[in-house]
This record gives sequence, C-alpha cells and structure tokens, in this order.
Amino acid sequence: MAARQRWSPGDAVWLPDKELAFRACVAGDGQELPAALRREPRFPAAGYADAVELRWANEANLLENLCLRYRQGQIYTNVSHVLLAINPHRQLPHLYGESMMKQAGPHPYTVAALALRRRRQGPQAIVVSGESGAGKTETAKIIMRYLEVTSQKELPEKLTAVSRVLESLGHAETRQNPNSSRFGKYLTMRIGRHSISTQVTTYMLEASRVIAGGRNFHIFYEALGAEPGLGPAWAARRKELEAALEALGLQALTTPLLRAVAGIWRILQHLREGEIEEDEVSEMASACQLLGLSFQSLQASLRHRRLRVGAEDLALPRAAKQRGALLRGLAVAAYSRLFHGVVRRMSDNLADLGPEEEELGILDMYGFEDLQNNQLEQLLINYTNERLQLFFCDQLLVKEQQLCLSEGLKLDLGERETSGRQVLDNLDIVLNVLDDCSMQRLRSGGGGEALELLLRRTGEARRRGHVAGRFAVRHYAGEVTYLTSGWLDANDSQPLPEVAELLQTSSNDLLHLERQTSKRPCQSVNKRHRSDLEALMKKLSAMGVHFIRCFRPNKEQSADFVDRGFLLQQLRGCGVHQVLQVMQRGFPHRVSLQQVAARLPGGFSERVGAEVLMVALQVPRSDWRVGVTQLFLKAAHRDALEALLADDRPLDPALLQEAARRSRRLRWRRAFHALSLVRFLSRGAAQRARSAALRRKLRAALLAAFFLCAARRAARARRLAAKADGLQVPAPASAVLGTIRSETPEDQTGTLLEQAKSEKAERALRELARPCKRRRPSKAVSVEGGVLLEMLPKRRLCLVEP
Ligand SMILES: Nc1ncnc2c1ncn2[C@@H]1O[C@H](COP(=O)(O)OP(=O)(O)OP(=O)(O)O)[C@@H](O)[C@H]1O
Repeated sequence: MAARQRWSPGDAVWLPDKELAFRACVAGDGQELPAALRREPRFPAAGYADAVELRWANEANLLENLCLRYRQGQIYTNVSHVLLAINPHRQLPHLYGESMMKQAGPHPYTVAALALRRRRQGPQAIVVSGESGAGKTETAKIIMRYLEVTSQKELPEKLTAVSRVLESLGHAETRQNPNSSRFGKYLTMRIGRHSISTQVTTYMLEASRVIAGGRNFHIFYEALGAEPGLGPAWAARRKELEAALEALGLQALTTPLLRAVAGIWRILQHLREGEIEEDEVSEMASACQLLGLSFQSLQASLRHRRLRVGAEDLALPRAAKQRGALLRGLAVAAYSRLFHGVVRRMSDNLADLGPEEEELGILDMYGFEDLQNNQLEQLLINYTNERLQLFFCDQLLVKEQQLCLSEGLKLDLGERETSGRQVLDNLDIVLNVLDDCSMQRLRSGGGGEALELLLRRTGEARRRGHVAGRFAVRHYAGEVTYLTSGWLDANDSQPLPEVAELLQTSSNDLLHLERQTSKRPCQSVNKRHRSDLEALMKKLSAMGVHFIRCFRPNKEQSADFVDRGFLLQQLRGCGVHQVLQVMQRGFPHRVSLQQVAARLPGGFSERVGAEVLMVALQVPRSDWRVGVTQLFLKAAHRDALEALLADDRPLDPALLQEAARRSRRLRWRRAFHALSLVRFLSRGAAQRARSAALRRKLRAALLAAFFLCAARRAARARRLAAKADGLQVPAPASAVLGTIRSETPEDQTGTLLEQAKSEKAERALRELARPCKRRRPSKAVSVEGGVLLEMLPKRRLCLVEP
C-alpha cells in the first residue's frame, strides 16, 4: 500500500481523520498528500463480499466496505481465506436459516462446510479469535449448529450440557460482555458414521476474578438463585445447570458444587475490606461448613502462622491484613479446584473419541486485553494472542504460497513476520526469570527487582519513564503497560501451604488437589500455561486451519452504529492489513478459467481464451497470470475482471479476433524465445564438450611427449653403456613403455626399441587425432603398465591403452 506522493487532478483519496478514521477527499493537480490512500471510485451497493475484490486493497477501503455491509445487516466479509465477523448486537434471523447453509459467500457456515469437506485430507481446526465481546462464543455456536444440521447427526446432548456447565463456571459479566468467557476452550469433535464424539480442553481460567470485586462468575448467582435481590432469572439458570449436570451423569456433583460455591461466597462477604478482624474469625463457621472444612483448623490458621525454626515450632500471630490474604488465597484456590475438578470429571465422561483423521476442532480463545491494571494474567493472555497472531500470519503466507504452487505460479509474497517472534522471545526470557524467582521463593522485593532489571534490558519490554514496578510491551495490537507487583504470588500454582492443607482435608472431593501426572509436578502457572499453549500450537500446525476474526462495532455494545476508529484499531490489531499486503503483492483477483471460457465464442481452449481476453482488455502482461485452473489479476484490474464477468456486456468480435491474432503472435514469439534459449543452452553444452575434448587431447599430447623423451633417454643411456662396456644391448626397458613383451632375439632389441618408441608415439598421436570419448582403463594393461596405473590418476590412463 505504497502512498503516492503526487496525485493527478480528480484522484479519489482517503485522508486520515481523528473522528472518522478516514475522510474522503479529491486530490488537486500534483498535490502532495503523503498519508493519503487511494479511494475506491465506487463500491457496489452491497459492498464487496470478499475484500480482495477491492480495486485498491488498503485499510481505508476495507473499513468502508465493512461499514457499508454492516449497515445492511451483512456482518460477514471475507478477506481471501479469512472470515471477518462484526458483532451485530441484535438478532439477525435471516442470516442463520437452513437455506443459508446451502449458499456460498462469507459465513461461518461456509467455513464449517469447507472444514468438513477437507477433514478427509487430515484434521481441521477453526480458530475463532477477537476481543472480549466480539462474538467468538456465538460464532462457535453457529458452527456447531451447522455441523448438527448438515451431518444429520445429533450433536451429543452431552456437548450442549458441557457448554452449559462451562458457561456457569467460567463465564462472567464484564464491561464488554454480559456473558464473557474467562478461560480458553478447544473443542474437539470426531465425526463418525453414526455420531459425533467430543472432547473439551480448557486453558487458563482467570481465577483471580473471584476476588476482583466486580461481577463474579455466573455460578455464584446461580448458587444463590433464590436469595432476595437477584431476580428470578438466576433461579431458572440454576435449574438449567442442574439439568446439564444430570445430562452428563454428574448429578452427584450438583450439591457439593453449589454448596462449595456458596461457601466461597460467604468468605467473600467478609473480604470486602481486604482485612479480617479478630472477632470476624468466628463468623467463618458457616463458610467452613459449606466448604466441608474444619472450622478449628481454619481458625488456628487465621490466628497464627506456624513457623518451624530448627526442631522448634513457632506460632506467630497474624495481623488483620495477613488474615485477609490467607482467606483470599483460600477463595481463589477453592474456586480453581472446583472448576478443574468439574472439567476433569466432564472430560472423563466424554472420552470416547473416534479415529484422529476425522477430527474437527474449534478454538475459542480469550482476546487481547489491556485493562487499567494489567497483571501476570493479562500478560499470559496477551502472550497467547501474540502466538496465535504469529501463527495466523505464518499460515496465511503458507496458504497463499500453496495456492500459487498448485496453480504453477511463482510469486514472492514477502518474508514471514519477525517482530512478533522477537516480542515472544523477550517475553519468554521475562517469564523464565519469573520462574527462577518463584523457584527460589523470592518474595516481592528480590523477584521484582530481578524482573525489572531484565525488563530494562530487553528491547521490546521497556520501562516507561522512571515508574518502578511497571513495564510496557509493544504487542502487535498495541502497547500495554503491566505492573510487576504480585507476580510471584500469581505465578504460584500451589496455594499457601496452610490453604493447601485445609483444602486437602475437606470433606468435598472437588476441593482436593487434581491428580498430578509424574510429567508435570507442581509447575508454575506461567510454565503450565506456556507448555499447554505449546502443545496446542504443535497440534494446530499439523492441522488444516481456518480463521474467523470477530470484531466489536463499538464499545457501547450498540447495534446502531460503527465506531470506525475503534474498528480500524481492531483490524490493525488482528493483522488483517497483513492479509491485504500479501494480496497486494500477489494477484488478489481470481476467476476460474471455466468462467473465462464461457465468455468467449467457441474455438478457444481455457488457457488460450484467458490470454486472449487479457490482451483484448489491454491488461499489461505483468499484471496477470494464467494458472492451472484460475486466471489471476493484480489489484488494480478490478475493472478488467468486471468486464470479463459481466454477461450483459458482449465482447466485440472484431476486437477478439485482433486480440487472438496478437495473442497468437505473442505465443509464437514466446515459442521462438524458448527455442532460442534451448539452442543457446545446447550450444553451450556442445561448446563445453568440445573444450573438454581439447583438454583431454592436450593432456594426451603431453603424456606422449613424456613417453617419447623417456624412451629416448633410456635407449641412449643403454647405447652409451653398451659402447663403454663393449657389451650387447640388454633386454628392452619395457617397464617404461609398458606394453611390450619381449620374446625377440636379443640382437634385434635395439631396432625393436626404436620401433616400439615410434609406435608408442604414433599411437599417442593417433589418440590425439581420434574424437574424444571417455573410456575406462582396460583391464588388459600389462603388468609393467601397472606401475603407471598406480602412479597416475586412473581416468588419465586411457592414453596408454594399446
Ligand atoms: N452473531 C450474533 N448475532 C447476534 N448477537 C450476537 C452475535 N454474536 C455476538 N452477539 C452478541 O454479543 C454478545 C457477546 O458475544 P460472545 O459472548 O460470543 O462474545 P465473546 O467474543 O465470546 O466474548 P468473551 O471473549 O468475553 O467471551 C452475545 O451475548 C450476543 O448478545
């Protein structure tokens, strides 16, 4: 989306605007508007169902397109493989009828249909992400409805029951959403011939919400359903919860669960000020009864802290603040154990899964968070989102590259995202240090300092001003400031020893510690979360992934308007602009070759037809490609695509004929170039072969010269020796010449030697004249020749072959 510096008169542009995000303008002659973006000249009345159809694929046009569609009740829009969904905050029944299940176009139904079709190729996953209140849970429900209807198999009653129980235990009313899920959820479905089996995995419950002071988890109000001031709705919801537990065969859990929740609620009533006075301790009796705890034990723990010094046990009196901290720890730990205890029992009841290939998963993860006071929990949530975002960008590139590859196109779609990886690396360092501090049981002072030191050193996590105890991280969705206080406690997956002991002795099984596997003994919160996330990412990497991105239209949860600035911020935050960038680099407009062929009179093959049309529409050669099944066009050629697809605009036959001629010429020219290239390359090969032959001949000549000289020298030496001794010339020095086996009379040796010498030279010269062929040395080379065989590299020995 390169911003043009100079504009022509009448160019439609978008200029940044504080209120509207972008303001529509018309450029003057040669005007310099560096921050301006090219405006789409005209949108179709219903907007573009797929934003890659935009002629100018930039974020301003994307935003305008989304708003245009939203105003007409079209909340879904595609950006290539990604589905964007804007929360309507009102019921839109026309979007979810069964007739919609058969239609193409942007919809969660279409995503589910694609995932279902592809599940035979391997396990598929649908990742639904977005801010809190953006509509993730609703979207997941829409997908499940589709699966139920189209597979004509009843979704197991248990699945609905699981969702209902999880809603009670893990959802709460927040500022953004009256039914906000405060944990991550991955739902696995295996669709067999006769049934669908399911399994649920949960990720990091925001257990600190129990003591946060605002609205608590729904189950608290359901447990107290009949209490005055709560309204009849909660009583009805309590009945639903009981029915869901019964459907799961867990009716035995109803009473202990609701009693324990009521017990925690009692504790919370005394915790309003954060401190517990001495006389208030006695009021804990009813809470203990509901939780199945020993009141005496709790009383003792609240009054005194036990400390072991050497062999001596000391009991130090607790202050009101310390009593408050202990009770807070007890409430959080008890709720966390309740949640995990129920989830574990539900999973045990659902465990019967089919073969892995049939798997279809739906991931509903908590969205990016930036609260007033961001703690370790928010850091872990944002860490998760950062991982998912990186995964999204990688997958996007991979998918586009796969499509190009399958269509036989060679495109440079740019590098993979790296800044997110850097942020993650730095956060990993921070979280590892936190674990080290936790291991050494360093309390606030030491641990906090170590963390801060490290934070100052890491590039992305940098200190803000001189405020101690804070640091900021530049996430993909914006900068978030975190407080470091209380991290060590928050990172401790184990409650205080007194609390753990108390809960372990409870008469309520749900409050007992979950079974520990030997692999993960007592991991810290952050370590456990990261290892769960790692396993999830590994799983997703091996699956076909489909993305749905959900957005909030405004902060007010109103169905009446779109806050464009707020929506733009979310679009930027979830990396839709990266999708657009990739599209911009590639060929975002696609049309099937069959459709192209249908626009032409007969006589053209699909590929040739596409070429002819491109020539006729005068699209520059660099702006289109013909793939195996589709014609690809650059972003700026939307008009050409429209001309191509509009049935009511007949193509001029004369123009087509001319285009066909030009296309033929083009193809001939291409064929000629290809031939020339082949000739050039083969000429090069012949040239290389000739020079190799010449090199071999030169080597042969040198060797021949060497043999001649050696033979001559040896003969002269023998003649001289014979002259001096007056003796006969001895047998020939066949060791040098190699191939001569002398059985001739001794008097003929001199002549033979000369003869052999000249024969050898002649043979070498003949070899020079012979066309070169690589030959392996013959086995018939004589024993004397063997001396040479050893001395010279083997491939050169063909020269001494007789
Ligand atoms: N497609 C839809 N049609 C009608 N209403 C919707 C739709 N999607 C969301 N909503 C409304 O928005 C509210 C919030 O949606 P939802 O609970 O799915 O958000 P979420 O993204 O899961 O939030 P959180 O992350 O906090 O759990 C719903 O209670 C519902 O009223």
